[in-house]
Amino acid sequence: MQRRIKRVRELSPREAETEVTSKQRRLTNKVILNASNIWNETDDSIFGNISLDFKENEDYLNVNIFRDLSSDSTICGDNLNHCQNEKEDISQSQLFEFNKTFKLPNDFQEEKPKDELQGTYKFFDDIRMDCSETIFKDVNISQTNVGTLYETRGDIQNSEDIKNHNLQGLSQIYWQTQAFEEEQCNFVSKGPFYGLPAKVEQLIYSSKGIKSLYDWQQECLSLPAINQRKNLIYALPTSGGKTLVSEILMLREVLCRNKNVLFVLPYVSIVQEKVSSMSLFALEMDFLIEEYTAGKGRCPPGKFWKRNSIFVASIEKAAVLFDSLIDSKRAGEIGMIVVDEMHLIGEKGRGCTLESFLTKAMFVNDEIQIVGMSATIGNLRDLSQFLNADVYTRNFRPVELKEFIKCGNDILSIDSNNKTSVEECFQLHRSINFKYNAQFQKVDPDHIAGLVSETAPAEGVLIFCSTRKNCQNVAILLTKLLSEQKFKNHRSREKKDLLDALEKICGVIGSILADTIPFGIAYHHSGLTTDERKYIEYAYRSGVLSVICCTSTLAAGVNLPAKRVIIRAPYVGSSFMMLSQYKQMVGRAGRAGMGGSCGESFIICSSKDNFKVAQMLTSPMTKVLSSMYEENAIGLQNLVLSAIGLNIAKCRRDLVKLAETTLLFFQLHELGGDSIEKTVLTILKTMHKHSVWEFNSLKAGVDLSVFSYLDQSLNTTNKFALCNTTKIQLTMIGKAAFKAGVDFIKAKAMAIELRNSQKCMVLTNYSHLLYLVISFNSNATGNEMFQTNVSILYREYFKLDENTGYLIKALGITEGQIIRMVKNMTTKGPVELLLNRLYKTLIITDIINLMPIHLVAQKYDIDRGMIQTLTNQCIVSANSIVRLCDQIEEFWCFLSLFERISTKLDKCGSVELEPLLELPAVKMNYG
Ligand SMILES: Nc1ncnc2c1ncn2[C@@H]1O[C@H](COP(=O)(O)OP(=O)(O)OP(=O)(O)O)[C@@H](O)[C@H]1O
Repeated sequence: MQRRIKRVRELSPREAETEVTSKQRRLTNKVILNASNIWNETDDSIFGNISLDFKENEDYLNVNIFRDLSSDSTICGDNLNHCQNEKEDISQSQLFEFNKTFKLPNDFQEEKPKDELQGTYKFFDDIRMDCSETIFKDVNISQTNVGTLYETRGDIQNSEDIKNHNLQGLSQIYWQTQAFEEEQCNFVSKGPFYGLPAKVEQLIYSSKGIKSLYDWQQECLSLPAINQRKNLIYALPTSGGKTLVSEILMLREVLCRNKNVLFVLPYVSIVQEKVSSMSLFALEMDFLIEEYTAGKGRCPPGKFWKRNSIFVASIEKAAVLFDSLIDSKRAGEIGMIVVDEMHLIGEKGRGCTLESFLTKAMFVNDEIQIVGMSATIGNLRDLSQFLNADVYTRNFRPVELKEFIKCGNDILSIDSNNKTSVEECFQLHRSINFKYNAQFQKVDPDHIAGLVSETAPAEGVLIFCSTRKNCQNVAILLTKLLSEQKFKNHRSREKKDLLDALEKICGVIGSILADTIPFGIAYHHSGLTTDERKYIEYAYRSGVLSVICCTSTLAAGVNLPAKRVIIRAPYVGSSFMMLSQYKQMVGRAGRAGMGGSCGESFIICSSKDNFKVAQMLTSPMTKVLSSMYEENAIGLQNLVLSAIGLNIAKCRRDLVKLAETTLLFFQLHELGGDSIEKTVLTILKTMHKHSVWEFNSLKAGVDLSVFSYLDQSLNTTNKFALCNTTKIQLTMIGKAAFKAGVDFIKAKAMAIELRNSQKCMVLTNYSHLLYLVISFNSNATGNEMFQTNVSILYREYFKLDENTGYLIKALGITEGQIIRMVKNMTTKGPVELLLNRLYKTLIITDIINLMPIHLVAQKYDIDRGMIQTLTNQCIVSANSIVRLCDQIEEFWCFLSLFERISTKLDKCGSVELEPLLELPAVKMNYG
């Protein structure tokens, strides 16, 4: 039976005091006992270890105990910290017990002979704890497995580079006022397959077409972190089979522990793919699988007493869902959070969302097990510290991948493993001779068609291009160069069916796809609608299409395997490619289940980029850095806002402690930041200046240092002190920002916009309301997403109906300004923002008025996919405005208006479908 220490309750003040007395005594003992191993005298082996970091003056006590991994009689394992630096902390304590096998001595006194401390065990001073070898041995991970590494959080904490950090940072605040006791943490076993019924094993094997788990998958499922329900990050190259391990863990959580699981994935397309692939398990094993993406998924979720759920969510929706659970005091319903593509935590924007969501999850419920997966992280240890997680890495790929770089006519093989010089990494493999005539050579100097025809149409080829336009151009180019007979004849009937299906479902086929599909070639990027992309993916998977020209998004966003991957140029957009992006792309080649032949990748590189590509390929893996500190720490600011709003932080000290659990905390120094205390204080000052929070008691004293900026506006008697424990709460605008899920600057700007429009609201059609919805997402000039086509806006302006004319008047746009715009062929000028927003308003008005997407796309000369994205963004914005208005009394009249807009857009303006969408089973999905 596995045991662990479990937090059971908050200590009563009295208990805390008693406990503190003994702890204070210990703390004043002035004993410095750095680390010890527990020595078993009987067979002379180390079977676990305890580290006591206990330093004079620093008042720091850190206890690490590792489970005895080699015997059945386990020592409870966990990591307890107590950090005492402020006077106020003395009133807080923790009560923890250890199991019978091993008891922590009550008194650590220097005078006592060390071997008297424990009956059968000795403590050896001055042996710096280094348990990696022991752990290796005990979990039976063969040292000869090249590339395997398992590090517990304890190892990482004690490793050299961590020692240089401020150790106090490692203390976990949620342990400090809690009592702990041992728990039988593991689940009720329901069968032989990692505790799951044999039926699950059969379903996995039959649905995935596999015969057994890989060695590493078995090893990973038996790690101490899994057995003890500790957090775990596991990293393997792409295509290593990571998803299956997480699926087994999720099924176990739902079926054996009767808890819900939150499965976080980076793209809506992947969420939908996962929901559909796991539905079979949900049906057979009687649990629920629910999609949480932009418009889908109820927050908080409905309660199903008999069945548990796996919530499969995009990053943004997972954050909203978890906030709603905290808000309704139901965070305990989640037993496990699984995060795929963990490295995205370093991405701008949604990286912050992921980081604050995980921070809050750890903060409010330390019982939740967090499992992170990734292929590409250069600094896993930072993430391990952040998540308090063990780390498992393994250099495993079921199918060999041969990587090449193409420079001119030469193809060099790449082998960057353990190579020190560029010469060693690149070896000439072959020179190509595709028999191009002069014309071919001119239009295709990089020999893309030659590389494609070596593989396709028999096997799949993915061509990664740096821009969307380039995807289309390459697809067209290939139709001009590839052999018509060979490519057109391959599965020609199915290709015709595909064209018919695209026309029926999407209303129209784009002229490029109409030309390329007969060759088995398609392009794939966000300019296509979701339906178009789905059809193309399906046709490629089933071999009807053999070439897809795509942007880098496809590498992470869609699970499409290929025999050969061609990287058209080492750029993503206009930026030079990073190693992690390169690995994601080439990782699509040679996936398991593709007949076992190896995969190949070619990166095409011009002579000007040769050196940079070589540097990129031999550089260390890209580091993941917190983006919470960017743009004046807006990410951390939003975390502070939501923590006060959710009532999980009531005072400045709580906020500092919360901030100390972020990834940012461990990287603040590297990111050039101030101390976390100062950063939080600066944020609080700014927020107070904007009236985002207030004291929830007027008894607060005076502290000139904290709010000295008030000097001019208020006399000193009106100043408040923000002591560590002064209670604070959100003001009305603070609550509005928090509920709307935006930063307070945006919430304030929106409130001004709504206030102004309230005076002259045009309600004769939807256009004014839609204009406000567009404003919600607008940047300073209103040209986010796409540029306004000046000629089209000019044309449409003179066709506007009377009702929309009222909006133009209300906005104050004059005919003279429109004429000036078309004369200068730009919207730039004093009314730039209004014109750009107006353009989008006209587009979305057509959508709400039921004009088919492809006609709107034609009318405004914009990709269909863009219009779909704009519509989805408007649904999210309309919902946010509803929540914002709900908090501000003066906006009462807007509530039902924006609710209506959101519903109409959500149903794509299709009023006839409304009664159908009200059916309970259908409604459930719309939340
Ligand atoms: N034990 C196994 N035996 C055979 N095939 C397997 C096994 N486990 C997983 N696979 C298959 O390997 C392929 C890749 O697996 P998966 O998508 O889980 O990899 P991954 O490590 O998550 O890759 P990525 O990082 O690219 O998402 C899938 O088709 C999956 O069904």
